Amino acid sequence: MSVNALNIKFIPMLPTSVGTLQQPSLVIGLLIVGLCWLSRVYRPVDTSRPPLLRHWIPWLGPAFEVGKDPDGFFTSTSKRLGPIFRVELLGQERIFVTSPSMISTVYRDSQSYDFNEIRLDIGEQVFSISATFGRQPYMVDHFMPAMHRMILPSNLKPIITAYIDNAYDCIRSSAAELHGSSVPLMSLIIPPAYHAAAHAAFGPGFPVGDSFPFFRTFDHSFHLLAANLPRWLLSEPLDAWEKLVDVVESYIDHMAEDDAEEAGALVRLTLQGREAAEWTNREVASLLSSLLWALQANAVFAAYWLFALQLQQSEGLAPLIAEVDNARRLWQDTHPSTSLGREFFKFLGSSSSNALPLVTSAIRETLRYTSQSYSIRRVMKPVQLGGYDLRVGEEVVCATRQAHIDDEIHPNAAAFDIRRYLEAPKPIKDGRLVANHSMAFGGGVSMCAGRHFAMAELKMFVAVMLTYATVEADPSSSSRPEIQWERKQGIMQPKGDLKVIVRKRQL
Ligand code: HEM
Repeated sequence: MSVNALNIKFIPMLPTSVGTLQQPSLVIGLLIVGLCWLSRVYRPVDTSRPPLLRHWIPWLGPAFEVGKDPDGFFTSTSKRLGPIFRVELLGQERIFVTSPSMISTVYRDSQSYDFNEIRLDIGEQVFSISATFGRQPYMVDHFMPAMHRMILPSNLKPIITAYIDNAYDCIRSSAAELHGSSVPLMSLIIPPAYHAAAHAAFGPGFPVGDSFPFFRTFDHSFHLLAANLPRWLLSEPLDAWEKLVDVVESYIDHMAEDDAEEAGALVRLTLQGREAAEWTNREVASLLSSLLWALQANAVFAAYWLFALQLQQSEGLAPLIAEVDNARRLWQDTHPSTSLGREFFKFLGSSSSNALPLVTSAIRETLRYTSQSYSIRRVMKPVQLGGYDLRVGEEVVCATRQAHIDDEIHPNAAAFDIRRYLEAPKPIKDGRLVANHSMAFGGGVSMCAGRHFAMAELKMFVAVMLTYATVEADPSSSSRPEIQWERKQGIMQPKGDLKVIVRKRQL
């Protein structure tokens, strides 16, 4: 067979794309793409800078891995590159910090690592609250400090009392309604938890039921909004957000002067901004909606997981029920003329956290186990971290969960153990005490402002639920919830659910 004959037969058998290689513009195009890829994957190493994660699919690869298995990604990358490294995520380079000691350095140095501009960016990107509004002197000097003060432990009593009143009604009516039935655990926990907190903070007249579906749709896509994806991809959550603000605005529009007195503390505080800084009702409503999100987005799922995870342990809820029952009996012995009701829970809510040590430990364990909190900071001046140079304008992300899943810090970290926090952990790592071993609420200047309320409301929720309902895993259903890791901040949401049999308790 002649060479010519070979050529003739060979060329038509090649894929058409190879045939087109003869077009010079395509060859040049492919060459440029190839060179770009090579230059990204094999960038020269600058040892003064935090090591850069090189992924064979630049831009998208790390984002995909973080979304799929964040624990695996951060553990293996920390092992390979150390506790500080750079990653290019969806076109934006960020510096991740995974060791508690380095995270603590970032938290302590708020001059070099700023949060304020990040807070304004999130306000604009996620909650459609303009940075101009966020920078107003009234907002910075009055509203924010007053809001933080309002939820300090010493000032919590009115909001906790309101929470107990609402949780008491919502949980008892939910237990009565579901008595004897097998239901998804979500339907037992989420609606009463959401109702009780919304009424406590926004007042008894707040249209909780109208707000809930819009909150859920918005919350479901929160991570996509935070990732700053193009707006046209996010029409559903953005539309839900506008509708949530509409609900809150209509509540304020129709609030008479006298009602404002009745409205929850957070509402009264934002209404002061209307008087003092001429905020419009829309601005007040947007601000309140962002607070409604912060109030609900994590706490209701923490309540869910505590029940879901403990029901999957062989001992079930029994030790927690025993503790709450014991506290009730002690209270009844010392208050023989008061019938069991709200007063008991107000007593529990007012005493020190020692009142229900196992329940408190179970809440802390739930937060450790199911949270994934990232604190973001912007570098304000050239600074060194872990021996590497950081540049002005770079973003540092504290990946707090790595401390939660480290066996040296939390022995047998993969196990859910409600007794883990009965004694204050004092873990030692690399010869040093790890004070920030549990960071579900973040830390430093951006640490969750609502953490004291969150701990108190969760304790009350568990105590009321265990007093008035029995909750058992339905043996006829094998479905179990999984942690949905795609949601990247705070308490994770469940994928799937657990079926439970609910009964009103006969006390
Ligand atoms: C289990 C429940 C909760 C968890 C796990 C949680 C977690 C968080 C996290 C991780 C942050 C960001 C921290 C950082 O960037 O370092 C945060 C911020 C915040 N949280 Fe919570 N939170 C919870 C409940 C609440 C509640 C009930 C409220 C309201 C009363 C609340 C109000 C806030 C506010 C206002 C901020 C913003 C703080 C700032 O910008 O300075 N949170 N929370």
